[in-house]
Amino acid sequence: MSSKTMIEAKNITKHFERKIALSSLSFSIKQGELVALIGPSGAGKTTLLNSIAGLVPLQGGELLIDSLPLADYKRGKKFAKKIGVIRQQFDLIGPLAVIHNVLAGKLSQWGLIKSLISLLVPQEKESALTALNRVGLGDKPYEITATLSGGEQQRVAMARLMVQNPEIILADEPVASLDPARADDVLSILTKIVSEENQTLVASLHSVEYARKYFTRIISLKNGEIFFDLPTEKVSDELLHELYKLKEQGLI
Ligand SMILES: Nc1ncnc2c1ncn2[C@@H]1O[C@H](COP(=O)(O)OP(=O)(O)OP(=O)(O)O)[C@@H](O)[C@H]1O
Repeated sequence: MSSKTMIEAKNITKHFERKIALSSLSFSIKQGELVALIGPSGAGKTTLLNSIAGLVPLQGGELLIDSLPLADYKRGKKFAKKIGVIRQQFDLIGPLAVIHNVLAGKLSQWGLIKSLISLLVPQEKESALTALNRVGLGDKPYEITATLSGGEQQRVAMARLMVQNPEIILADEPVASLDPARADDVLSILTKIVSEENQTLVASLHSVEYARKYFTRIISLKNGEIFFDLPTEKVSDELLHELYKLKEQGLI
């Protein structure tokens, strides 16, 4: 693993009106790390991922992406090469053929004209076909995306991410809507590709089991604070029990 720091959070704080979603969090993540974000519902996982993606403004602290303040990145080409996002809802366009959704990974690099031409005659098809092969969908480039199963659609989203080829991948509950076999499959492909490309992955997960199986480090959040931040092998059942204990959340 390289020693390059890809994400550095220094005392980041986010409030929604009076509700504290992130309370002075600090951590740093190096290139090549596979980080699972876990914690009870409402702990701040999505808010943290959205903050790193530059989608929600912070009230305090600083976020450095590859040593540059997040605010220094303009939306567009340079940012798309740095950070890619994959979501539970896939964000795919259902009526389009699979190949067009995969090539959407290029949109921020292509100008408007090339993007429009590509809808008629797919441009740089090879990169899309290679990506589809890698996720096991090499035989489906021209199928209509909406007709694919949930697991297959999540693979299309992964192929799109491969075509975009960002250095950092943020995944918000990437397998929440899939059955266990499909979820296992998708996480295994995602973490394999990320490792092969020496990318950095931060994924929020509800399943501790998947966090332990596929990730090298686990950061747990509780009430907007870091509850523990440990290499996966150091995460004990006792800590997990404490993390998800309902009493401390005031729920029972
Ligand atoms: N747009 C918003 N407006 C107001 N409050 C919000 C908003 N987004 C999040 N919050 C609050 O911030 C806190 C953190 O929410 P967040 O969605 O980040 O948690 P989470 O850990 O991702 O939860 P889950 O596992 O249920 O998705 C919660 O109390 C939530 O109600």
